[in-house]
Amino acid sequence: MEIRYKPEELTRLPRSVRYEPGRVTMIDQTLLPREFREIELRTVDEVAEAIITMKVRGAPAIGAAAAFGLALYADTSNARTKEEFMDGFERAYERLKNTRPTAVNLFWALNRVKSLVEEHLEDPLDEIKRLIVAEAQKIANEDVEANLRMGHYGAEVLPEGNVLTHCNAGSLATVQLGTVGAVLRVMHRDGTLKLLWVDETRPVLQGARLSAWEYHYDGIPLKLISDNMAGFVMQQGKVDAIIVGADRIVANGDFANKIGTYTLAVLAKEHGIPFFTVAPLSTIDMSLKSGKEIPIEERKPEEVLTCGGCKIAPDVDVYNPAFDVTPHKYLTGIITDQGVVWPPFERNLKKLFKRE
Ligand SMILES: CSC[C@@H](O)[C@@H](O)C(=O)COP(=O)(O)O
Repeated sequence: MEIRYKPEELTRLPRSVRYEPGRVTMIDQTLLPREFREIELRTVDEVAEAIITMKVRGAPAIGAAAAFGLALYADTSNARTKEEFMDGFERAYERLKNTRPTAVNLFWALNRVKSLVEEHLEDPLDEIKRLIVAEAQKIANEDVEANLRMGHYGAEVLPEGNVLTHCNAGSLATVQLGTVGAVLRVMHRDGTLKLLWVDETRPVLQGARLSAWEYHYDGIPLKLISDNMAGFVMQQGKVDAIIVGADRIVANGDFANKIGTYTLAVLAKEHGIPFFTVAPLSTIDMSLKSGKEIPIEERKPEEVLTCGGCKIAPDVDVYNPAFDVTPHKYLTGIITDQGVVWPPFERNLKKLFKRE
């Protein structure tokens, strides 16, 4: 596969999260589409709160933000001994780890930095601090490179025509470009994306607020629909392929993604529409055998009881799972930064990780 476009040829958006000494800068995604504002965070607690409240969200963006949280700790800690520094590091790691449970990129990024620290415990403290910051920057840079590769791999296998997506797996959900976002952007540049159908994605409206905003911003032709319209649009023959992101793909190919993904996958099968997920290897958790083992985050009732800040229901009991699990039998293929994985997923994912 040949990389034909640079990131700046595919999007006008800046990186959604970045790090300079002593501060994490991120686009506050809770304010979109009303306002585009970048906020600066200066403590680990602020970064953890930003992840919990979804100022930053999307699996790879959460991973990068958490790694930057550790970089922030390294740059701002005034521990006088290595022991004191490591105690604080452990607290920062735990605080960031206990923010959101489903997207495995969070744990992957935190553990990547932690393992590096553990390998260098004999080094001088300043060197350990330097390594933490450098590793966090590397995680973010690699995310953009991975997205660029996925974009080109995906554009090779998606049919020309109309594509439907759910939630936001775009630039905002990653460091830049997106997973799904990169595929759509490359297709758009190639002229093979005719129309993008965007599901609004209740209850938090990542489709309407974020995907519609960022793809429109980059000039991609789209139509927004409410979630309950997707089946009818498919039945009318107006969808040629569906692509969604993933928060965790497990060893047999089952995957967790934004609530509503499973419904789309079943409908896609009924209508013979190819259904892909797009994710970097950092989203694949080979330690879990089946999707049943993935922890699913439940969020507060207010998200369902309100819409755009307005109360839309009486104070009744609510069930609010943030993700669902799609069994691999509904998947056509998994587009990764190392190529497209086809069925049988269990065997081919294993092969992919052996090759790594
Ligand atoms: C490239 S992002 C992939 C997934 O993280 C995305 O599809 C998703 O489900 C995001 O959920 P969110 O709750 O908005 O963090």
